[in-house]
Amino acid sequence: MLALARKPLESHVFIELMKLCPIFSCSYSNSNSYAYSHSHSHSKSYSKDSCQEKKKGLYKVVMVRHGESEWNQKNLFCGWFDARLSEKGLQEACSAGVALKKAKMEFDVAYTSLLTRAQETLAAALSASGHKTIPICKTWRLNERHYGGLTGLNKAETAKKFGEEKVKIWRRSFDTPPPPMEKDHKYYDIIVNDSRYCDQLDPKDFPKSESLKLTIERCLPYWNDVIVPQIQEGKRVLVAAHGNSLRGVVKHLEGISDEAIMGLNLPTGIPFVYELDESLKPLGTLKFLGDPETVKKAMEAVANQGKAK
Ligand SMILES: O=C(OP(=O)(O)O)[C@H](O)COP(=O)(O)O
Repeated sequence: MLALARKPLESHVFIELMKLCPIFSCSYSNSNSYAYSHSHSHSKSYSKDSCQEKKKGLYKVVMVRHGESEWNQKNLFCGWFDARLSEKGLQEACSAGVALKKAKMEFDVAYTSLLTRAQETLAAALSASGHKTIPICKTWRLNERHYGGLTGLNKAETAKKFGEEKVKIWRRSFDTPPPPMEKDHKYYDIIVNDSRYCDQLDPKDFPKSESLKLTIERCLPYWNDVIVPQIQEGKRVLVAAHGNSLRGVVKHLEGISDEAIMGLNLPTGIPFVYELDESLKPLGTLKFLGDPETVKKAMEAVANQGKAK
């Protein structure tokens, strides 16, 4: 299950990085670390968590949702479709790297999904932070949730057609999966026949659509069996994955209820940190390495993607 890969950064990413990073200015500051509170509504979900600043965990783990993808930009349900990063997404990934460097974060190993947008984000962030080469483990278990029959549909148009409430249930309910992806779906063949899944995923286990619950059920075994032992060994771990696979990890770590997790919308390209005690329990909620207003706006923008326009 643990697939180690030390592939060089893809050439187009290098070229884009060279073009973008020197001119990219970053508003992130080490002192601007803000905590998400899931006990409040998402519009009031920020408070500077000064208590957390004082506590020190035995371990740290850092996670980041990939930068904006071309399909995020078009507001399409993406899931297992292998959309690339948009130009803005690549900038966000660079910015994530700058934030990691400013926070003096270093890593011994990184984990990512089999999807290009997460891998490109990881590569760009490590490169922009001037990080040395580290082992990168890629797994389908960190993939985004499979969005089933919604894959490729525009979220705002879907909200117009089916109603915002229905779309909110499909996007954010804990255990209601979207309609399945049938064989005649436009993207069925390209996803099911993608060779990257051959040696990791038994065809009988290939999802047709996933709720957050199902996503957690396939993500957590990897978290518990592969990532947790590395953290407990003292390895400094970076995870680059997706909005919903990471929401699953956050839910698990913080013990967030099925209802409260509906209010968590992770922004693209802004790393967040957990300090963990010896039993891997977080000392507090997630802390973003980002300017608080930027983080707040980015989270609200994700929540609003499902509104009819
Ligand atoms: O592919 C997706 O997530 P990703 O951009 O984090 O990979 C989804 O389209 C995110 O959509 P959502 O925020 O409506 O769950």
